[in-house]
Amino acid sequence: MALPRVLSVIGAGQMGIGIALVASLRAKIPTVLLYDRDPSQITKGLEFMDKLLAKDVSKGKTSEEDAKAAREKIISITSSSASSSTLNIDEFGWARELGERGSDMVVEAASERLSIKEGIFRALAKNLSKDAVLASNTSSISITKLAGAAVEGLGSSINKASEEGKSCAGRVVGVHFFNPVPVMKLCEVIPGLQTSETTLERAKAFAVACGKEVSTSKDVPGFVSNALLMPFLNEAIMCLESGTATRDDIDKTLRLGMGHPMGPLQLGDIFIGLDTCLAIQETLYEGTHDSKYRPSVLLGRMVDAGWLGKKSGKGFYEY
Ligand SMILES: NC(=O)c1ccc[n+]([C@@H]2O[C@H](COP(=O)([O-])OP(=O)(O)OC[C@H]3O[C@@H](n4cnc5c(N)ncnc54)[C@H](O)[C@@H]3O)[C@@H](O)[C@H]2O)c1
Repeated sequence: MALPRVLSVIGAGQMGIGIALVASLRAKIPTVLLYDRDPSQITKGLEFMDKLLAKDVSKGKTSEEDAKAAREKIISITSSSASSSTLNIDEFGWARELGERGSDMVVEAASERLSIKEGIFRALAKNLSKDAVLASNTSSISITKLAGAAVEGLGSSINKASEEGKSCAGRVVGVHFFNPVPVMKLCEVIPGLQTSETTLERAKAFAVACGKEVSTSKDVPGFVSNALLMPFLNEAIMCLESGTATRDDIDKTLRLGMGHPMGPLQLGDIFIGLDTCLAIQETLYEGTHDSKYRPSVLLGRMVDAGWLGKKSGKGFYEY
C-alpha cells in the first residue's frame, strides 16, 4: 500500500511533534508539513524534536545523517508563512497551503475539542486533493462525526449519502498514536461508519511504516484504549478527591502493587495532560450518558485553574 509523499501534521503539541518525527525518521516520508495555529508551539516543538534526535544520536540509536535528513524534511507552516501573492490569508489559508504543497495524507493532532476538529476537517476537505487520506489522532471523538464535518466542508449542496459525500467521508479515519510517540509501540486505527477499505489499509500501512503495531477499534467514545484507561485515571483522581489516599500513595500503589511503570496521577500529569483527560472523560460521559463515566470534580477544577500537568508546569505534581 502506497505511503504518502507529502504528509501534513496539524497541531505541534506533544503528539503532533512525535508523529512528525516518526513519519520523517522511521516511515521516511519525503516531505512532512507541520502546521499549528500558534507559531510559538512550532518553535517550541521543533526545539524539543532536536533534543530527542540529539539524544538518539548520542545513544547510537540513529545516525547523525539520518537525524539530519529527518529534520530537514520537516517544513513548518504558519498563517504568516503563506505567501500573500498566491494565497488569501483567511481562516483557511493554512489548509490551502497544505493542498497547494500536495498533501496526500493529513494527521490532525490539534486539541481534543470537537468544534476545533470539525473546523479543521471542513477546511481539509475543501482544500486538499480528493484522494488525500484525512486522519485524526483524536483520543475519543467520533471519527464518523469528523467524516460528516469533512463532507460539510464541500458545501451545503452536497448530500452526505451521495457518491461525492460518501467518497469524501470515506477518506476519514482515526490513527491514534500514544505518548511519547517515538517510544510507544501501538497505533490504534479506527474506521468510522463511512471509512473506505482503501483508506483503512493506507492508514494501517502508514502506522506500520512509522514502526508501530496496529490494533483496530470500533468508533465508540474513547475507542478501546481510552474507554478502558480514562475511567481508571478518573477513579484515581476521585480517590484523591475523597481523601482515600494521598497523591503519592495512590501512585505508589499502582506502581509497586500492580507493576505499572508509573502511577495514574503521574500518567495524567506527565504524558496525557489534564485538559486532555477531562476532554476525553467528557466525551465518554456525553457519548454514553452512563454515570460511571462522570468526570471527577477535582479534575474539572484543576483544568479551571490552568493546572494541566507537566505542559503547564503544575498538575498533581510541580514541574
Ligand atoms: N497526550 C496524549 O497522551 C495523547 C495521546 C493520544 C492522542 N492524543 C490526542 O492528540 C491530540 C493532541 O494532543 P496533545 O497532547 O498533543 O495536545 P497539546 O495540547 O500538547 O497540543 C495541541 C496543539 O493543537 C494546537 N491547536 C489547537 N487548535 C488548533 C487549530 N485550530 N489548528 C491548528 N492547531 C491547533 C495547539 O496550539 C497545540 O499546539 C488530541 O486530540 C489528543 O486527544 C493525546
